[in-house]
Amino acid sequence: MSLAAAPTPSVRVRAPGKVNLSLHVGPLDDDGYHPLVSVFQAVSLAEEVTATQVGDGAGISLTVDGPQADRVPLDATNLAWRAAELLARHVGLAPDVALHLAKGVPVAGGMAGGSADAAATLVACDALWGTGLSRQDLVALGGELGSDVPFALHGHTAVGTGRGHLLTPAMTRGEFHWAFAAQDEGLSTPAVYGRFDELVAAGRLAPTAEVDADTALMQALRAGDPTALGAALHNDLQAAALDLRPELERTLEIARNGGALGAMVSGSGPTVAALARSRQHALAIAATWTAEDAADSVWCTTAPAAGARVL
Ligand SMILES: C[C@](O)(CO)[C@H](O)COP(=O)(O)OP(=O)(O)OC[C@H]1O[C@@H](n2ccc(N)nc2=O)[C@H](O)[C@@H]1O
Ligand SMILES: Nc1ncnc2c1ncn2[C@@H]1O[C@H](COP(=O)(O)OP(=O)(O)OP(=O)(O)O)[C@@H](O)[C@H]1O
Repeated sequence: MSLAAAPTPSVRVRAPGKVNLSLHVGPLDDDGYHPLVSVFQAVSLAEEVTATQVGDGAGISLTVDGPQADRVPLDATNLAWRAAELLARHVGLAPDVALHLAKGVPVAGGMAGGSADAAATLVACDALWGTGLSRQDLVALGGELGSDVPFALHGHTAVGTGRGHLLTPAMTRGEFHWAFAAQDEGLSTPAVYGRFDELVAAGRLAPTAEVDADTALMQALRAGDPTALGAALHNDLQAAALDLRPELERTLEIARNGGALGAMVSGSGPTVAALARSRQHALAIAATWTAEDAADSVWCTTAPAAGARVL
């Protein structure tokens, strides 16, 4: 009689990328971060992380696939690797796990793909290792890894304050359609915040996170009104991203000429986000970007989407 080998335990988790519907940035704090008031929305472009059990002492290993996998580090600097290490240290376990990332969010595009990997890894390793931590514990660990990680755990739509890591859920109705124009050459988040500081110092920009922001935007979300939402989109980092990449003006212009309800740089860029009337409209905007050679890749998706969850 032959016995079938028991399957190796593994857990697969999906976590979403995001778009900042509004991003108000305050003046640089002594801790090196800017206070934010931001409305985050999770999109259906997502990362999937599979965590597979390995033998004691094997350590962490990492593989990646997806259209931009060659741009992702495979060592201990990867946010997924750091998430597994942090969780293991927190619960007093050895960090033994094989991680596989299937990347569905543009890399270094201001859509928090690395943060989604970190969030998914926390949830996957937590389940694999049976740590018994609460979701709140994972959110706190996520905040140590990066300001965007708590939102990738949370998903849906939420207002972020502090570094962007303190979240309050926002009420929304319906589904929104987005088109994204991504560039092969990413922008570094610290570099964009740095240029924001230079523009503020030169008197060309005013920090706005003190503002009690976004009444019109919150109303548009509650009403499920894409036209009103498009008119209320706002990104304080856009001027800095455009200063570093002036050619993105054209990408924005093409979306506006194509009838986008709103168009802006996504987060720290260089991805440009366009809010569309429908899925067909999003596809048409994306097709125009491609035809006009205004993007290296185009991505269409709906929002909001759920936070990190086991599949
Ligand atoms: C641009 C956004 O994506 C908008 O949601 C985020 O603010 C960036 O979040 P993130 O990539 O998770 O950034 P972190 O890893 O926390 O920080 C990277 C760097 O970005 C800058 N940073 C980030 C968040 C923040 N509130 N103020 C900052 O100035 C700091 O220079 C920091 O060293
Ligand atoms: N798991 C990961 N996936 C992608 N990049 C990663 C990862 N871990 C570390 N990195 C490094 O981080 C950089 C930014 O990656 P990411 O795709 O998260 O950018 P982003 O979407 O602009 O982030 P954010 O919107 O949170 O500022 C990459 O260029 C890469 O060098």
